[in-house]
Amino acid sequence: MADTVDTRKNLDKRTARTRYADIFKGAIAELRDSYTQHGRHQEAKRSKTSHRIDVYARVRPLLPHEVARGEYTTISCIDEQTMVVHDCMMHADMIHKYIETHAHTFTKVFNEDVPTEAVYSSVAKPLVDHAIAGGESVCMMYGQTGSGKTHTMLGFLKNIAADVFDEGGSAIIFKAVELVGSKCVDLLHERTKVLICEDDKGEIELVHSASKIAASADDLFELFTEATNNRTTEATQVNAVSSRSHLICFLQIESVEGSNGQLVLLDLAGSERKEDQVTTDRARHQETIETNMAHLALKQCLLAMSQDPPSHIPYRNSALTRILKNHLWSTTKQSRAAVVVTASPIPTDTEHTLTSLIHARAMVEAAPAVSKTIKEIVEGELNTTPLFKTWSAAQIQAWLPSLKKGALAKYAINIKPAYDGAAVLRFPPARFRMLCGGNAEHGKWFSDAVKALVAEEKKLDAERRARNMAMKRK
Ligand SMILES: Nc1ncnc2c1ncn2[C@@H]1O[C@H](COP(=O)(O)OP(=O)(O)OP(=O)(O)O)[C@@H](O)[C@H]1O
Repeated sequence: MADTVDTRKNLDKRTARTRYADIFKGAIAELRDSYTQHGRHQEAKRSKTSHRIDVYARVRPLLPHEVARGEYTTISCIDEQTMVVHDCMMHADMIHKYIETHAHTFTKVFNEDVPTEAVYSSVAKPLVDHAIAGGESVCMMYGQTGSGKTHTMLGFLKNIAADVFDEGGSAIIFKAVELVGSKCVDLLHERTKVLICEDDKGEIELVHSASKIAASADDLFELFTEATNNRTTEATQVNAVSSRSHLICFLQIESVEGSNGQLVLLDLAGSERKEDQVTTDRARHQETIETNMAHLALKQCLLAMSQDPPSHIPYRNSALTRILKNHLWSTTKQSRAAVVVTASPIPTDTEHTLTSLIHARAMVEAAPAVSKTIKEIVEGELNTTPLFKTWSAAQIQAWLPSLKKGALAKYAINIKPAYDGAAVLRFPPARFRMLCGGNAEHGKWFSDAVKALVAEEKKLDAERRARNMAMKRK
């Protein structure tokens, strides 16, 4: 029998999150507002960041195709160190909804507005300086497929090149290999098979891999592009061009003073679930298993390294950790490392985002604590009407004719695409007059109407909060 009561339909989590997008978005906006008002998530515990490896988290912006299919942002960075994920859920009755908010602490978090240059300055610049001074540095990108690992790494590379050549580097000796399971190939030399060998002193050598010299930022960028173009990719349901391999780039920095430190950039394969793969053949499943085993081995080694004093590092457990041995656990040079976990903000990816964040923290904390809070959604109490500050220019154009019996309709044409709600709120009276063709009276009507609307929004918000508080007390 057809199900006629739509609200009781059994929906999977992801469909429910999209179907009730407005309700969840409204509730997330309220949660964010309350964090801003209270400074931070009440339950979130600030990590002591005493580990030897820094772990950073970056959330990427929504992509145009995600906006088009009704996705929204379910991640908030509520202070410098805390990233919260809003898991939008339905109760078993398939009517009532709630949000479980998970708070994770990192060395530093970056929201979707933070440009790559700023992320680079916090995360990679200290590693680059360490390598320029002759040390060993490793920067690792970890996260779900399509969450922005390669994007971030590419941005880092552009900045690294500029810094190295500005700060006395005379050349970068560049090498790039790809690792799928235990199979290693050279990405700059026709995918020649590379052997990972260990000498009697325990030093790892990549036999049959060769380097190329970059004498300028452009050279380095070209070499990196060549390497990424030769990388194994495949389409997954979450990323049209998904990296199915680990990409390891070695940048040996030759300084004029003669020191030669090294920076290793590691773009880890996306650790997507089996169901994300378009191809479901056994070879691909085997690759996924091997990818996950390499992630596990890396986690075990980094965790061992983070102990004070460091415990035995089981680097022989995977090809990946063997390759990293000289760099992360160098016996001759000082090592520094950072992990960047990238997160996709969309509700469809919530489960995987939560897994990535916890795994990234588990690289340096034996048992990472996650604080969770639950917000029950009372639909009548939610404000699902967008606030003026979030309006687009088109929404303002559509609103003008409703003011002063249509007297302001003719000025809609003066609202340029950049004049969205946030911009209009900052306009001085003279700007409103200009928008109304120099008519001072109409300019004042327009400005007063904006003020009245915002005042009404604030009043409604205060009333709603008071009602919510009263309900909670009951
Ligand atoms: N911070 C960002 N700002 C703008 N766009 C971004 C950002 N991060 C990622 N993107 C875009 O998101 C898409 C997926 O990013 P990217 O390919 O870097 O993901 P990935 O994690 O490397 O995926 P995979 O593991 O499948 O290779 C790309 O189109 C990229 O340009």
